[in-house]
Amino acid sequence: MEENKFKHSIKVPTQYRRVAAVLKAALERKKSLKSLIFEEKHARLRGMQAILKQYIDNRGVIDEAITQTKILEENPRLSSALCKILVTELIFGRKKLIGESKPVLTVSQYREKLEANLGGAVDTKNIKVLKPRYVRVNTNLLNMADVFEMLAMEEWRKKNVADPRSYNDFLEAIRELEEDEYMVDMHLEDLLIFHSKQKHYWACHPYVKEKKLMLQDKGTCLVAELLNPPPGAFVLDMCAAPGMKTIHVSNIMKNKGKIYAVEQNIERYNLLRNMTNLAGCEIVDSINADALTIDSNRCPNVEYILVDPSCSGSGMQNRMSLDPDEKDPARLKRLAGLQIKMLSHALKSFSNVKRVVYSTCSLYEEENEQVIQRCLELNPQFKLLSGKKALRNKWNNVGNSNYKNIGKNCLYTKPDQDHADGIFIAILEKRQSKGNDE
Ligand SMILES: C[S@@+](CC[C@H](N)C(=O)[O-])C[C@H]1O[C@@H](n2cnc3c(N)ncnc32)[C@H](O)[C@@H]1O
Repeated sequence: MEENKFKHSIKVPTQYRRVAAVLKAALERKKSLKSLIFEEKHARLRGMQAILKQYIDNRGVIDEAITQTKILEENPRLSSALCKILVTELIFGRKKLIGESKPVLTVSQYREKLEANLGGAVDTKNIKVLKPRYVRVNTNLLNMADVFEMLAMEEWRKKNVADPRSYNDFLEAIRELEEDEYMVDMHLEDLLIFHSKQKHYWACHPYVKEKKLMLQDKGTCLVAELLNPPPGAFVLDMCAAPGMKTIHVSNIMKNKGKIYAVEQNIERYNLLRNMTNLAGCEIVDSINADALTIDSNRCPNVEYILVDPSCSGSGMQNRMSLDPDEKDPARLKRLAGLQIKMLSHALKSFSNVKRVVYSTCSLYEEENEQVIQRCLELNPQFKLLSGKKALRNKWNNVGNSNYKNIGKNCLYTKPDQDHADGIFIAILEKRQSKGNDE
């Protein structure tokens, strides 16, 4: 009795208690995980986010291991949310628990059973391969030779993936990347790939702060690459802030020509101006306006257009959501309506336009294939180009084949397969006909 009392009096560390409370509230659907974390004033917020993210990424196997080991059944006083957090930290996080409180001791006692249960899962595809750290070189400020020299000085080992190789071989090489190695991407010669454990290192790197290197995921880099405007071209970026793709487009154009970069939101517009200035873009004309009001009077000679509108963000891997597949149909309908308006405006309003690239960071067909289908119905003077062909057929994920002549021509990066955020890309080109010539 005395001993029990003593053990109970040791408090569970605040961090575990707070993070378990957040998870409990989110699971009970009191609020979204994101807003709960936002409200949290606890100093160790970063650690809290890390545990929650690990739980979200491995939720299926963690919940299953807790059920299989009967830890909750055999310890009815242990709260389910706290158990989930402690198991996550013990198996996926720091691999040790702080203190000697009763819940900590209980979960620690089950370590072997949990590991045995999760052991099988570790070797299967149940546990997500962590996304690597993609680092893109801003060639406005730095050339590739200087980057390779800097990396050699920092003692990074370059892993050479001999060409030609299949895309699947390349993905395999990413999975096998060592912590001190890096690779050059097979589709983008200015994109470097590092082990996922190097995220913090690169987030703090002075070259990243100086915008010489951009922390930019693979899928979003493909967008500018597929628009591919030549130096000297006139480009319109309709939804530009914070400016990651604007900067990439200026790199592709070798900082020659013109990019009209439009952003509606004033704070984001200021961010866009700041980012593009720091990134050495000399050809960007930033415009604070609703892109739907922009025409060829304000932006003459536009030949290439990038349409990257606001979307649900369902493809983003760092989203803090317990239910990434949960759809909000009303929100999707509203977003899709705006996306169709935006893309249709791009297709209709600029007489010199040759190519338009539409992209979202969503995996929902409502914002992707369906938007393209509707816009092509409304604008038959445009056709879709095959994104896969543009990548020399070295690609796997395309759109849904139920959308005839549309799905197969669109590209997806899928988080579990391409080791990148989920991105959708469609390339539209104006048909060559006398009636379309200006
Ligand atoms: C997905 S973000 C763009 C990301 C950006 N292309 C990049 O790569 O950094 C969409 C942006 O479009 C802006 N936006 C939404 N509707 C707009 C409109 N009607 N006109 C101009 N900008 C708009 C949003 O404020 C947001 O900053």
